[in-house]
Amino acid sequence: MAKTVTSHANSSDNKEQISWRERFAALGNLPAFFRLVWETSPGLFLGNAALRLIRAAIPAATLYVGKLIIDQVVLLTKQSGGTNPDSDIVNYLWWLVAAEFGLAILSTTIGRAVSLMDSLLGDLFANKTSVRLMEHAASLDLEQFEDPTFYDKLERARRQTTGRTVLLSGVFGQVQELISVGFLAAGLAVYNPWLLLLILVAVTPSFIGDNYFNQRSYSLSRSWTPERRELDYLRYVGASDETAKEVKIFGLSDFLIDRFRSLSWDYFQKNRALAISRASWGTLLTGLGTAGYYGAYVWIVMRAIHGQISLGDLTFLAGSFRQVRSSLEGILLQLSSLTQEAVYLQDLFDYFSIQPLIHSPRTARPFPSPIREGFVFENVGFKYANNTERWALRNLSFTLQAGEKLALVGENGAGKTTLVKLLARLYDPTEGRILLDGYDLKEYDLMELRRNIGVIFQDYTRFKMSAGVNIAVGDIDERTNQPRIETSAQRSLADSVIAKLADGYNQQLGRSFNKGVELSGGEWQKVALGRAYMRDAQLIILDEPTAALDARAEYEVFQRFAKLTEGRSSVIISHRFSTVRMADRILVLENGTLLEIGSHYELLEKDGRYAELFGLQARGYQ
Ligand SMILES: Nc1ncnc2c1ncn2[C@@H]1O[C@H](COP(=O)(O)OP(=O)(O)OP(=O)(O)O)[C@@H](O)[C@H]1O
Repeated sequence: MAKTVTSHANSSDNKEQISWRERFAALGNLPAFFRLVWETSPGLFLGNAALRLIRAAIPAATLYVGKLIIDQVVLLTKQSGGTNPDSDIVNYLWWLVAAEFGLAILSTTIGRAVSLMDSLLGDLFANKTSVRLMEHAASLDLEQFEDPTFYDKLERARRQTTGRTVLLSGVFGQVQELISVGFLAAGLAVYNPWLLLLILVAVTPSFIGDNYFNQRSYSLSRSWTPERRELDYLRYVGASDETAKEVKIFGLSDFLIDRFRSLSWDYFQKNRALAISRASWGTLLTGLGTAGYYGAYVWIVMRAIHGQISLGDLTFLAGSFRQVRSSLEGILLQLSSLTQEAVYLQDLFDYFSIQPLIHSPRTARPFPSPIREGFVFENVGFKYANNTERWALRNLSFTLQAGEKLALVGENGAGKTTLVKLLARLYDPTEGRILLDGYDLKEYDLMELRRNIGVIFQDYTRFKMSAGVNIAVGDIDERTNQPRIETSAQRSLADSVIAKLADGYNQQLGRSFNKGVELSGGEWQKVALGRAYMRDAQLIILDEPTAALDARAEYEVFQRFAKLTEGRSSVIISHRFSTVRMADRILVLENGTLLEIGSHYELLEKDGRYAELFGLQARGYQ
């Protein structure tokens, strides 16, 4: 359900042909893009623009000084046959040569400065956009992360963070070139305006050709986004510490490599066909342009031969003509890649325009402290957006009383984790509502709600960071509060795990980084459990927190958990009935619906599903 607020964002999804109109419309993204660049560094932005402006005037100035030099030399040779030169003219001549030298130095110096600024600005821009990308990702819903089209967008947006400065230098360069051409064209027009027209005609074919191929290459690259993501994924699965174990045991490397090879070969073939046809057409169309240029050159030379223009004029005209042509070609080419870049830019802005659907109300209700009545599920139903055929939960009505310890029981896929995600507002119910102390959960501030609920999921994240940080993520603002981290570790039994680590709480965990140490499954779980104790949550939820713990550790964890959560609400999901029976009440889920609810003894007495499952497990231990 990753909806976007802008309709164009949806309409451009999965579309392979981008029309001309859309490409020019995409140029409308440039102001927003420049705002981003400006915010990155106003100083570099302005400096870059100013230097490029100066540089724009240099080509015409250089050519004109060149013309003056040649005319002076011709004058000198005519006057005296080169023997007794007029010293004023000679002085003037040397001044001109010095001026041309100065212009050449200025041009290369400014050129270097501009590329330096481009690259600095580029790096800063890439960093800034990456940060914005992460910030935006943090604001989005879990559900949006489960949508493949969202991932395609995210992937395309990620690609925009680097290399977008091509666009920056492109537009700056474009303006610089345009001004250069303006000066040179003015010079040409003084002699013959038709020359300008001839140039335009000569560069048009290659411009049209390039545009056509740019569009095709964007379409190809866009339509291959899911495959490119798959390629990235295969590369990761094929070579990562997390998968290496299974890849080896199951002998998966050939399977993965074959899949990678065939997919990447298909992509290469498609790209190659396009590249070859682009190169062939490009050669032909540029040839036409070159023919036009030499046609005009012949005309200029003829006029010089007939004495209609001076030798200086000849060099100025020929030089200007050559430069205007190549600059115009450059401008038109840039225009085509500029519209191209602007279309890519659309992906970045499309991603930024995705809005979360779960957010806090404008005026939020203060979060109850302490919770007085508890959470009430009123006929709650929930469907995952990517599986709308099936209700993951349906017709769910029950109360989680303040201070109550509730256990959730049910077979795999019964909906236990889903229920917990609804409690933490990672999703909103599809139907029905959840009340907290009489008011809909949606009326409370989202951050406050999450701050008051601590959840440790069964698929908790093993952060490849220090042991201390792995506990502190439970309340990251307290990451420097070492006593709190250590108390949490004691409560979750992680302290004995950490005591064995060479660097203690500073020990890097996971093998991806230097000196990283890997923990066993149960050890990781103890560390992750510590997160639950970091925050002062009013409701603590443990989703199969002890599955990897040995029997003694599990018993101990629950003894402590019961004591530490006294007076607070808790929800425990477990398949172990020795754990479950400690809860005040047990809720049995089946296919997303509530089958039974009651205390251990009530449910045994009822002799329903709970009693059956309990009996099954108890017999297993006899
Ligand atoms: N992100 C998701 N997208 C689509 N369907 C999902 C998603 N997560 C879970 N489901 C489906 O919802 C149903 C309930 O899943 P849930 O994870 O709540 O089960 P559970 O009772 O916690 O199972 P387990 O004991 O295996 O952890 C399952 O059929 C599952 O396939």
